Amino acid sequence: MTPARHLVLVGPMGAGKTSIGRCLAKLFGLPFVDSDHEVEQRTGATVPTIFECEGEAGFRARERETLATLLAGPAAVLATGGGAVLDAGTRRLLAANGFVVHLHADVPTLLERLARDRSRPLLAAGDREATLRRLASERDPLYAEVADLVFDTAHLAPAEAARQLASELDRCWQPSHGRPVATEPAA
Ligand SMILES: Nc1ncnc2c1ncn2[C@@H]1O[C@H](COP(=O)(O)OP(=O)(O)OP(=O)(O)O)[C@@H](O)[C@H]1O
Ligand SMILES: O=C(O)C1=C[C@@H](O)[C@@H](O)[C@H](O)C1
Ligand SMILES: [Mg+2]
Repeated sequence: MTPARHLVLVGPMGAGKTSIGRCLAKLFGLPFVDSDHEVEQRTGATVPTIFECEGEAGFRARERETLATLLAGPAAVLATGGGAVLDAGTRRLLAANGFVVHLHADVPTLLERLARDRSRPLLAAGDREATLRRLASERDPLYAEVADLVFDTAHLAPAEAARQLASELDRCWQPSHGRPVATEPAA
């Protein structure tokens, strides 16, 4: 059993960090926090607008500060942004303060899930498949560096993925507040 304050989800865009994370938080009776959403709240601007005004570097700085604050806060299921692991300091913080799950899905699955998405600036221009493949080759080693567990989300709807992941987590992770809710999601 690994006690860790936060349950942290890392992985590529479309892996399901936000959708599965929300279900998982209900199963574990923990608050759900989404890093992209928190950055938007703190900035008062959407992720695409931050990229447009401050570039990716500006977004990464905001993401780094936001994650550091969230990781110092109350225990939660924490969905990170797909590129959060790019920062070495963030990787150290994630590994030190959370049980980290790498949510994985193959590129064709990610492409299909994100086909209608217009909110991810890195996919706004160019060949989406090539971009997702390049990001995977750059980032997969970083996800592997921080991950305590890898979970494949392809072929599973978010609620089912959350149920199966929760039952795997029961064998290897203990929330610091105990596990008050069984494997059925709250209504
Ligand atoms: N397991 C799944 N099965 C089917 N569709 C899914 C699954 N997980 C996520 N999706 C769909 O894929 C899209 C992206 O999912 P989500 O926002 O959870 O990804 P994410 O990992 O949080 O991505 P990002 O890094 O960009 O925040 C959503 O439309 C969601 O409904
Ligand atoms: O993979 C990425 O770099 C990103 C993923 C999203 O979660 C957002 O953080 C943003 O669109 C960048
Ligand atoms: Mg997300």
